Amino acid sequence: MSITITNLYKIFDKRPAIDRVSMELDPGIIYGLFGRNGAGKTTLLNLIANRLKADSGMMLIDGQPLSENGPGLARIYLADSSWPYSSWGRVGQAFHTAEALYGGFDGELAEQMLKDFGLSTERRFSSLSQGQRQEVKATLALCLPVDYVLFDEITSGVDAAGRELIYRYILRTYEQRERTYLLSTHIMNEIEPLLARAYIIDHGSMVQSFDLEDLPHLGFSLLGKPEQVELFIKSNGRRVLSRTSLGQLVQVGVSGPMPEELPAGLLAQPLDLQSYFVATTEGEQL
Ligand SMILES: Nc1ncnc2c1ncn2[C@@H]1O[C@H](COP(=O)(O)OP(=O)(O)OP(=O)(O)O)[C@@H](O)[C@H]1O
Repeated sequence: MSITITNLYKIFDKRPAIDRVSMELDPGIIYGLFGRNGAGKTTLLNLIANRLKADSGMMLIDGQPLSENGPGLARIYLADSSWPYSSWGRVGQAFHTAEALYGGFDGELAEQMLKDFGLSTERRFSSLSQGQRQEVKATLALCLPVDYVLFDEITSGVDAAGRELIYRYILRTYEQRERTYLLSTHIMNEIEPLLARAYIIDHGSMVQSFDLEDLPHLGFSLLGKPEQVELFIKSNGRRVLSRTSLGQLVQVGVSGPMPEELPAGLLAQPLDLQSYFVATTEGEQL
């Protein structure tokens, strides 16, 4: 059970929003999808969920073409800024519609989640705040029996306690059934502990994909006097990912694994996902 994407291409106004992207979504993996504003994340998620049509490229689900494949598409659910149900209807009515469309809606879990969010099925969607709407969308998505759950900025506008609940329920539903999650968010540090693998998209191209457990081997942060830092980088053949001046010192994101020993005066620290992302997508050379 996997989704295989090959050379996916989508143009808006003569500019590629998705530029020959290839990626694999394997079963039972929680993926993060990251990129700067306008990088192409929403477009990519909409292509996978068949809400947009690609100009070229191939998407297969279990070896079968994905577009116009009703049973295949019914296994994918994208929760994003849209609400495909009645805005005037009650939350419970949306759940019934989703049950009719996808089957197997976990009503018990939905009740529990709504209770934790301080909401109920009786609330009209239109009466909810922006954050509450996102909480309802996350609830609906996590309670469906689909094999692929795609989240596009689902925690946008949700308060810290609500975001914690969403992360907790992603993990809980994952423990109950190891399906595939593709989570796109700008709040990288919060989502990092959930992820097994990250995809980074930049200007429509998939520029990096790595397992989170490999992050410590990809880069680290080095602090010291500029000449000492430069000497280390040159003599070790490292690449500079980013550079920040801190008065007389410089903090440099450096490629490759963190050395076990460093010359006196240099301080190395691991990069977390967000720091690595910023270093590799905003980097300037020394
Ligand atoms: N309907 C559209 N018409 C024209 N251009 C579009 C359309 N949708 C997206 N784009 C363009 O495609 C590119 C990718 O947009 P997309 O919304 O996928 O980015 P994103 O990574 O989701 O950004 P953000 O993090 O800001 O939500 C951008 O340059 C955007 O301006």
